Amino acid sequence: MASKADQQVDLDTFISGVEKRNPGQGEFVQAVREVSADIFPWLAERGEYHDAQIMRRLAEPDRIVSFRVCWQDDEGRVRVERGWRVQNNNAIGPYKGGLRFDESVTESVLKFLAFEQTFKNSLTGLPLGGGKGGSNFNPKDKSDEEIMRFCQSFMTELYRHIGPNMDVPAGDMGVGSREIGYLFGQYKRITGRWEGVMTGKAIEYGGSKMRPEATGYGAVEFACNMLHHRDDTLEGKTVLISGSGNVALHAAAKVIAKGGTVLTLSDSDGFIHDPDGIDADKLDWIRDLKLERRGRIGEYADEYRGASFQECDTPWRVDADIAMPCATQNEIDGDAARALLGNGILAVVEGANMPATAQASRAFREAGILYAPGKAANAGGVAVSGLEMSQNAERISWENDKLDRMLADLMRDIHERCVEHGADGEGGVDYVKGANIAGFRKVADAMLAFGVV
Ligand SMILES: NC(=O)C1=CN([C@@H]2O[C@H](COP(=O)(O)OP(=O)(O)OC[C@H]3O[C@@H](n4cnc5c(N)ncnc54)[C@H](O)[C@@H]3O)[C@@H](O)[C@H]2O)C=CC1
Ligand SMILES: O=C(O)CCC(=O)C(=O)O
Repeated sequence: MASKADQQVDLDTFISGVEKRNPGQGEFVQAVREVSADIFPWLAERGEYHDAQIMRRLAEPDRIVSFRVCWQDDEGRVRVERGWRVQNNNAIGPYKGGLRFDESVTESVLKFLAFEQTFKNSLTGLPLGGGKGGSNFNPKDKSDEEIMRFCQSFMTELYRHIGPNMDVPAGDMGVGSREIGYLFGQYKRITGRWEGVMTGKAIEYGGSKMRPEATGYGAVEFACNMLHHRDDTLEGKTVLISGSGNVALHAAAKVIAKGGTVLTLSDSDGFIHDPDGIDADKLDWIRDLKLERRGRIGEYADEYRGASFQECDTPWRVDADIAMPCATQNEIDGDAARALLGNGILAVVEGANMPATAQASRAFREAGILYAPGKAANAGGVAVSGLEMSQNAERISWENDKLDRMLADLMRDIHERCVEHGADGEGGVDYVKGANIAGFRKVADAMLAFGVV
């Protein structure tokens, strides 16, 4: 077995190779480094994975498709964006993962998301490989017609690369049920086939009940599992949530249902803080603001006296028991992590993908708080997408209560897998390490079985 010093040299050499092969792709290198730091020591006693270069292969996407997306705005001007699909690994099932439309999208962002998705999907226990895609198209301030034209143009290229047994995209930031409708409609129009090629569809045309809720609800379930493991509950706890999109709003609803108090929500303009708590009625108002009126979160402070809006700021300095970042990557930096720890935060539960910078993540792990990485905590969304694929394949539709139970079971199983590989033997659990190793093992064993491919 290699010494600790040799393992560190191996890891450093590996990461500098990743950096060289992926210049300027900071998010991707960050994600690979975080996973590898847990996997390399574990590989030390498992030479077969090392000899087969499994980590090196996982950090090299199977393929990346990049394409031009040309569309016309309402003034008739021709606009040109870039689209991508990153197919990271399909060892255990078809590539699976969302599409993101946001001006911040780059190849690096999509590569990190596809890499993370591979481990997340493995953790669910379902037969799902990892992929991600999207575009730097900015959907903010676009009319419905412009969104439709963009989605149709995007799918006119993407359709060649996807299929129900090949690659099954879904939504992510900027891609909700409206966009899935336009994308799926165009796939059907081009191919003439109705098939389960996308998830997150509306119920009327083959979507699964509970899919919109699954990521946010699942993250709160995961939080409850962690607290339960320490003989604690969510009831009476105060919770900071960032974002005000699909994940954030459903996480907030579930926190309220479990007896917690939601103090904050945010968008890219800033955050709102309501010391009285954002209750179910106020949350309905926000849902209408965001999903129907497509307004900005700051308007909440005009509607509800006692609440404040902090422009260009994040919620992490507000005193609370639990933090749930549900907006975007790297939204908690080292300073924000120190502020949370300084206020005695009990748990950080990631609804978003990689919302903590490397410094923040290290600070949470060193402090020994309950810290759930996105690949475990937000896996409920893709898990119910997996169930949507099963329902489509069988031409059936399951009811809410069955799916609710299945989601709770899936989240409990994911929690157990993290504990199995992350328990320190003294009552503590390193959930990041547990999720990385459990996610890696299943994919790695499948890759070993296939030989050198
Ligand atoms: N939708 C899903 O099922 C899943 C989503 N996720 C992750 O959860 C996160 C949120 O995704 P969704 O809720 O689906 O997207 P969404 O588009 O519905 O909402 C995103 C929210 O984040 C806010 N936001 C974006 N950039 C921001 C910034 N720089 N600062 C502050 N707020 C910002 C937006 O204003 C919006 O409220 C993403 O990291 C996504 O990858 C993870 C698993 C599944
Ligand atoms: O449901 C899916 O396939 C996508 C979910 C997703 O993009 C994610 O888990 O980050």
